[in-house]
Amino acid sequence: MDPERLYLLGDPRINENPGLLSFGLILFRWHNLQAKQMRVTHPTWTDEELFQGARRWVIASLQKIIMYDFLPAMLNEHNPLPTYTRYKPDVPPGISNVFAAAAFRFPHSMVPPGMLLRMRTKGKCTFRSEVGGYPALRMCQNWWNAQDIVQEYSVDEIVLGMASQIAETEDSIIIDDLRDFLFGPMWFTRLDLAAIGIMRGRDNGVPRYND
Ligand code: HEM
Repeated sequence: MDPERLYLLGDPRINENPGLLSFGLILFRWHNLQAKQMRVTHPTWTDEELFQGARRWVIASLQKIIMYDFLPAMLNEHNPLPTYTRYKPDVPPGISNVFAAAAFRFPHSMVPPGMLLRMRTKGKCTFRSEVGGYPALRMCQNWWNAQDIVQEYSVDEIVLGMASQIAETEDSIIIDDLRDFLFGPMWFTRLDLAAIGIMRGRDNGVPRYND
């Protein structure tokens, strides 16, 4: 694969699928917008100070989305998050090995097999009906093709499409695209994300479900 095709955005995995890349690009643009505004409000700041200042806003924005948008939607009303009271400097911010190695991967079961692409047609609510032979963008056809897809269909269509569809249920079922078809024809072999997850749990000494 020609590395010139790939975006350089914080983490190499950003190029893995068009939804992830689109979201990464939005955060990248949000960072640059913050930096631009801070240059006006803080004319004496160096490039590094502007970078760090904007970076803090991006981190805060992402934390806000996860904590106050994603998590409340995930947890039902019987399990609300405790109300924020104040910053507690004595609470260690680390996470447990079980959380890092296993629990944090739970959204693997929520990944859908395809993404809708919602078009920006004035006054009409339209979706692309033919994307490479499919009514939506099939995940297994597009691993590591993210840059080409984003250029062809635009960040807007991808993000609007993702906002129009629901996630898979959070359960023990993982779509074929993440099992038999990971990561498609260009990969040296096929991976099964569910199997890797179990294996990684063993690597990390995560206790068994019934222990
Ligand atoms: C198309 C969607 C996704 C694909 C193809 C994918 C693929 C992978 C792969 C191949 C790994 C490495 C497994 C290993 O070697 O142990 C991994 C790890 C992981 N994934 Fe995903 N994943 C996807 C979506 C997600 C989502 C939506 C989340 C959470 C919001 C997530 C959270 C994680 C975490 C926390 C790890 C462990 C990372 C680490 O320990 O460094 N993944 N994923």
